[in-house]
Amino acid sequence: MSDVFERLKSAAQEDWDAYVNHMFVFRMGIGALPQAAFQRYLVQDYLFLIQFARANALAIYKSRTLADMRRAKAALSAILDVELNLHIRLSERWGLSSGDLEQAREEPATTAYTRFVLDCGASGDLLDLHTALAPCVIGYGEIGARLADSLGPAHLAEHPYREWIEEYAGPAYQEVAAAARLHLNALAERALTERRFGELAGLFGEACRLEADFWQMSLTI
Ligand SMILES: Cc1ncc(C[n+]2csc(CCO)c2C)c(N)n1
Repeated sequence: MSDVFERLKSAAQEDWDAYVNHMFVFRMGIGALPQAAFQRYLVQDYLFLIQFARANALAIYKSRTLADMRRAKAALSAILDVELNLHIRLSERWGLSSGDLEQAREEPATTAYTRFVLDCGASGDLLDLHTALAPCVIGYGEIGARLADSLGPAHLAEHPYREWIEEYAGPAYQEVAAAARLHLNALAERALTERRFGELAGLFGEACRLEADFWQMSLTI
């Protein structure tokens, strides 16, 4: 069976490229992203991740097998116990507590993206939901690995966004992204028909556009 993630990416190639090669990513990579833009991004990303935790809780509810439930539970724990901590750790340096982050107001781009994903899960099945989640989970793996490779260890050591890049380029997160890809393939083997592929590619492309809007929001607020 072909890799459904590669097929989705090819079907939405322009949207994918605009997401992973966004100006925000480029500027972060060369260390030229203003700190204010990164702070705005991180505050909104904290709110984003809270909603993504809910999307994974919804995936538990939508699961028909224990294996699917356990995967969603692991993703939920990764967000609540690991990823949010990166945001808290970085924000504390700027004098923001986790309470301040939670109280921040959601920007429309954050609301648009998270509610889109939640609605894919609410109105569809587990394959719809994981297709909508795939650009986020797998895309950050690709972005992190590419930035780390282009910098190399010497440049990374001094980089202003080192922790962010290392989090997503590191083996633990690369493993999460690879597992998400395998899981999407397994779900597709069970539930994908050729007729349905076009619909899923539409969800995937929309998620990529909402990711690009999220970067753009952080650059332009
Ligand atoms: C806008 C935005 N898109 C993607 C991610 C990456 N991401 C979302 S949930 C999650 C945990 C997966 O287990 C990861 C890595 C992000 N943080 N913010």
